[in-house]
Amino acid sequence: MTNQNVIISEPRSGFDSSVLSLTPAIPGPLPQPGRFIAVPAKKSFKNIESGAGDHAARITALLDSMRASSPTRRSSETENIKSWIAHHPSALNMFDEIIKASKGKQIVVFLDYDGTLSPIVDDPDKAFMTSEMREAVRDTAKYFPTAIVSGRCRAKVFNFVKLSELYYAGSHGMDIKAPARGRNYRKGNNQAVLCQPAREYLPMIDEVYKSLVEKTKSIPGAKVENNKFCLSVHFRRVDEKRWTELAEQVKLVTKKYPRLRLTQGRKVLEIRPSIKWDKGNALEFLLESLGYANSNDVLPIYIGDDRTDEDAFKILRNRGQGCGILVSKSPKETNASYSLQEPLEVMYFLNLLVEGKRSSLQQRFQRK
Ligand SMILES: O=P(O)(O)OC[C@H]1O[C@H](O[C@H]2O[C@H](CO)[C@@H](O)[C@H](O)[C@H]2O)[C@H](O)[C@@H](O)[C@@H]1O
Repeated sequence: MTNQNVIISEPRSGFDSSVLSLTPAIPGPLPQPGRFIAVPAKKSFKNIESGAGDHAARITALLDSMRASSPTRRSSETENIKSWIAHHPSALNMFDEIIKASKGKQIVVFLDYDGTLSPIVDDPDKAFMTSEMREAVRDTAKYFPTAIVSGRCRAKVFNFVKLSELYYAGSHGMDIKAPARGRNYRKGNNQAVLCQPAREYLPMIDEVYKSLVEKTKSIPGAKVENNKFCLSVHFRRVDEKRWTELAEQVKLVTKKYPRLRLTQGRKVLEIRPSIKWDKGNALEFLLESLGYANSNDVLPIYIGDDRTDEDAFKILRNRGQGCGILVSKSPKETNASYSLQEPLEVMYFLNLLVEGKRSSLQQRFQRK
């Protein structure tokens, strides 16, 4: 992992304009700190749990909230989309502004996996990234410290990404590892694990995993994924008529474990230790490890598509620093400042970062 303090300040050259024209130009100023749409408080499962209403109403609210994480677009939404885009402009269109904001700062790149580097697919075991995307991430890590921050367990996400030069924060940031040759690598320790704040939960998580597999096996399409420090119960391939039944089974099992909490993602319910540790903490931990704890010399760029990524967007907003980019084709409540529509656009954005850096280095070299 390289961590050079090279500044991208020169105008871009050698950029492929066809890349930029893929997204319609959206006029509008760079979002300023505090220029966020006021959003109603999110309904987490916890809110739903503690709210008034009977058991059935709570399950319905939970499922509605999960559906909203993976919406289908209706034509009446077009106006909403325009207004949303005006507040969360495309990071491709705003690329020059982002680079301007990085002047004198070290860019650090944080990437979610599912829905960001790989498209959402029905079978979670087949969420492969393209080799072009892998190249883009590899190139990015040559010039900027780069971390993958995923809900998946670290080993699984590594098997998809296959790049040893990156930082990995698996299980929603509860399992962080530096690259083998990173600056945090301790001699003689092949593992180089940096942070596992929920180790004591491992036996409990295993127990709940077995129980969930047993209780959900009669529901066709249901899948329980063991992500080491957390679990995912997948609804995507379950007939919607049976979602309530599945959610009830999950609830039945987890209510015996008050030290665990439920959150929801894209057609998935996630069971996690109730410790205060999420992707936002992982982002802060990694910045600190890189020497940027309370520094103004850094521009973190975080790209993600899921509700769990909001914890990281929120940290950037609170720091008044960095650049949160939500990957979404539909308007969503978000703390991110910018948007990209799909993984392909994420790849274009990473390629632009790399191109910008290369041309800036080239110009420096030519001036010498
Ligand atoms: O933080 P992430 O890297 O985005 O991981 C979040 C969850 O992603 C995966 O599930 C999602 O993607 C699947 C494959 O495209 C899709 O089938 C599923 O419906 C999505 O929810 C992963 O399988 C989960 O374990 C992660 O927690």
